[in-house]
Amino acid sequence: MSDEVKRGLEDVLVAESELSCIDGDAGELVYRGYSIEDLAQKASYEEVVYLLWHGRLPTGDELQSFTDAMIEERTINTGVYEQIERLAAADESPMAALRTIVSTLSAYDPDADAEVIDHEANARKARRIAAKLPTALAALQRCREGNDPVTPRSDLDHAANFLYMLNGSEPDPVLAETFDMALVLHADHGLNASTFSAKVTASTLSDLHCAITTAVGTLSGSLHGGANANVMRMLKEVHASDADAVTWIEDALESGRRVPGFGHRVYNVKDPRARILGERSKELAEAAGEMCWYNYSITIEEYIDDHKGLAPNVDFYSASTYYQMGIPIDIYTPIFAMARTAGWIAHTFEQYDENRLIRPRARYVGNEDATFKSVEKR
Ligand SMILES: CC(=O)SCCNC(=O)CCNC(=O)[C@H](O)C(C)(C)COP(=O)(O)OP(=O)(O)OC[C@H]1O[C@@H](n2cnc3c(N)ncnc32)[C@H](O)[C@@H]1OP(=O)(O)O
Ligand SMILES: O=C([O-])CC(=O)C(=O)O
Repeated sequence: MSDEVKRGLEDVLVAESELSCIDGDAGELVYRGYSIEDLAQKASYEEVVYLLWHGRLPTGDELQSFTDAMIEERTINTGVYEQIERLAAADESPMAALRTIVSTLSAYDPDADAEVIDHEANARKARRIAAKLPTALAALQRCREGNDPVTPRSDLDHAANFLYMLNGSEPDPVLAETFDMALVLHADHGLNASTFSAKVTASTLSDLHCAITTAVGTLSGSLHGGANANVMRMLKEVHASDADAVTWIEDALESGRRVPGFGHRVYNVKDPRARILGERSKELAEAAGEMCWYNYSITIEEYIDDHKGLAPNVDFYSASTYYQMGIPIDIYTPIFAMARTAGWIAHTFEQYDENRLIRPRARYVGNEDATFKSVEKR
């Protein structure tokens, strides 16, 4: 038994997975062998979800019936709406609300009492969670803004339907396609912290809703998915300050600030997802004739590369992309969760298929010879 403490579990192998492969030195990401560049450009989110859950890309017929089955599950129960209204009224943050919403979905899931490892029931639960989360998130955001929820449409794909439910109007095709691509890019990423937490939860043989609730909580932190909203808040700080972007980032680094959207546990070079989103952010800026958000981002990227040798991760350019699409900053991380649900579910299924309780050890460094005194004598 090794007594070496691996803080942060860096480079520790704890599982085998067929889902996604990251080459951190080359800056490459593949899902089940397909490059992220190909999938981002050519595959819909629904195709990628099918790929992750079923092990291969669907045929046309398979895609149609999978999509139809997901569409059928888009509506959410009145009880879930009432919970959403309560959460919005309590001014709960969207990520905390989403965590509660996943739990609440369990209360209304017809398969809630199925055996934990019942493949058929889990496939149905998976479709329900993935299909209902966008409806719930859009409803939450509309409630937070004092608007009525919008009923999902069955003639729009997953991405376009979310934007429709969020804004109450059919999205521009370029924005719908951009959003679909962003969902594809966020669908899976090896054993990142939230996926690992889902596997830990599943390894105790608790159910799919438990695993996804755990994962939402883990994604919310500022070192993980929470960074995308912080990137946009930072860009807005730069915009509001009197300093130019170089002076601003110089001061921020000097004051010891950790810059959101930079650095990664696995990538030693630019995250390939940041490359793709950066290009899209630029295209949106050019189309709108407003380059400031993209220009701040580029300036900060160059400065941090020169002075810290750190490259942007996925959260850096999703921020300006979403902002230019008019998406409220508070729901950037919930959108990440909505997309990553595909990967969390796929990894939970892999965990169930090869389950062993995940239980590492901590080296005890506390007091070893304490003498107990009764409370009156302390
Ligand atoms: C979807 C995702 O989860 S992607 C990651 C999203 N998170 C962020 O963008 C938050 C900012 N980034 C970070 O905090 C980190 O880079 C992490 C958490 C992503 C990776 O952390 P780790 O692999 O544990 O690296 P660690 O935190 O030890 O950093 C190594 C060194 O780089 C520095 N560093 C890393 N990232 C940053 C950053 N964003 N800004 C400034 N310095 C940084 C650290 O200060 C540290 O320097 P030191 O050794 O002199 O103290
Ligand atoms: O892999 C990680 O550690 C974080 C990340 O980029 C992701 O979850 O997409």
